Amino acid sequence: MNNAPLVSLSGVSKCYPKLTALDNVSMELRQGEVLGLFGHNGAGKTTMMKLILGVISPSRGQVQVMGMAPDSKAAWHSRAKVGYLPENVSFYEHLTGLEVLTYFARLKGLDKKDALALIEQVGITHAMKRQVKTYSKGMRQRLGLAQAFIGAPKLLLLDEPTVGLDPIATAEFYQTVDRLKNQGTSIILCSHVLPGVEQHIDRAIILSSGKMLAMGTLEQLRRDANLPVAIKPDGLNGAVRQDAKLMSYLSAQGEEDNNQTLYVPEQDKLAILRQLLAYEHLTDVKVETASLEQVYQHYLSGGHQSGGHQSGGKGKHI
Ligand SMILES: Nc1ncnc2c1ncn2[C@@H]1O[C@H](COP(=O)(O)OP(=O)(O)OP(=O)(O)O)[C@@H](O)[C@H]1O
Repeated sequence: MNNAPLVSLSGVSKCYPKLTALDNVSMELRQGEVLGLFGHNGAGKTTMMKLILGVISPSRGQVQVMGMAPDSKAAWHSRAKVGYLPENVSFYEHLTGLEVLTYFARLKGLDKKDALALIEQVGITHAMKRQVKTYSKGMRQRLGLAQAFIGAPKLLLLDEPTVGLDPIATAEFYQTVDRLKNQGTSIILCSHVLPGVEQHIDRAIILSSGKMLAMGTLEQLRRDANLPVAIKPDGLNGAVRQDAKLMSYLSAQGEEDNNQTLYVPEQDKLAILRQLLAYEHLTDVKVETASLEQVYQHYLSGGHQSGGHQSGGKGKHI
C-alpha cells in the first residue's frame, strides 16, 4: 500500500469578505482510510470538500490531492478518480435514471453497461426507465450515490450520504463503504446522523466555525475527552447506595429516578468492575463507552461537559 497521503491540507484557510469559512486547517487522508467530517450547519464541511474537489481555491495554505493542487490544470486526469455526492443532490428531471447515469458514466469515459451495473447496485433497476422527476427523495439519493461510485474512484467525497435513505438502504450504503474501503478507496463522509457512522470510520474531524476542534480515531477522541464509562449493574437492590464510593459515581439524575448507572472515569473502570463482581446478588453488568455523539457534544461544548453521558437515540441528528 502506497503510504503517501492521497489528500493533504496544510494550514488551509478559506476567507470570504465577511467570514472565514475554514480557518488554518491541516489534515491528511491515506489510501483506504474513511474519515468522518462532523460539525453543525455552517461549520465549514462543504467548504473543505469543495477545496479538495478543486472547485474553490484556498485563501491561504496548500491543498494537495494525489500529489497535485486540485484547482490546477495539471489535475485534470486525477479528477476522473474522484467521486462526489453533493448535499441536496439534483439531476436533469426529464431524463430517466438510466439516462442520467449513462451521461455521467460517459463523462468519465465509461459506458451504459457500467451505468446499469451501478443502478442495480443501488437498487433502482425497477425505476431506471422512469424520469427522475417521478423519483422519491430516497431514490434520488440512491441515484446520487450511483453517480458518485462511477469509475471505481480512488477518492470519494460524500456529503450527507444517508439523508432520505430508509434503514435497509442505509445499511446497504455502509456495506458499500466497507467494501470500497477494503478495495483501497479513501472516503470522506459528512453526516449529521451520528449513530451508525462510528463503526465505519477510521478517524473523525470535528469542525466548528471553520476551526478544527478535534481530529483522531474515536479511541483517541474518547481518551482526550476523558468521558466517563457508563457501568450498569443489575440485581444489586440498592446495595450501590450503601457504598459511599459507588454512590459518588451515580449521576444526580440517577439518584432521582432510581437509575443505578455509575459514571466512572476510564482509569477507575476495572477497580469498580471488580468491586461490583464481588456482590453475590449481581446478575448482569453492562459497560458502555461514550458514543460518537457524546464525544461530539463534548468538543462542541468547549470540552467542559462533565459527569454522566446518556445513550443517544437511534438516528438522532446533530
Ligand atoms: N460563496 C460564499 N460566500 C460567502 N460565504 C460562504 C460562501 N460559501 C460558504 N459560505 C459560508 O461559509 C460557512 C461554511 O459553509 P459550509 O457550506 O462549508 O458549511 P457546512 O459545514 O457544510 O454546513 P451545512 O451542514 O449546513 O451543509 C457558512 O457560514 C457559509 O454561509
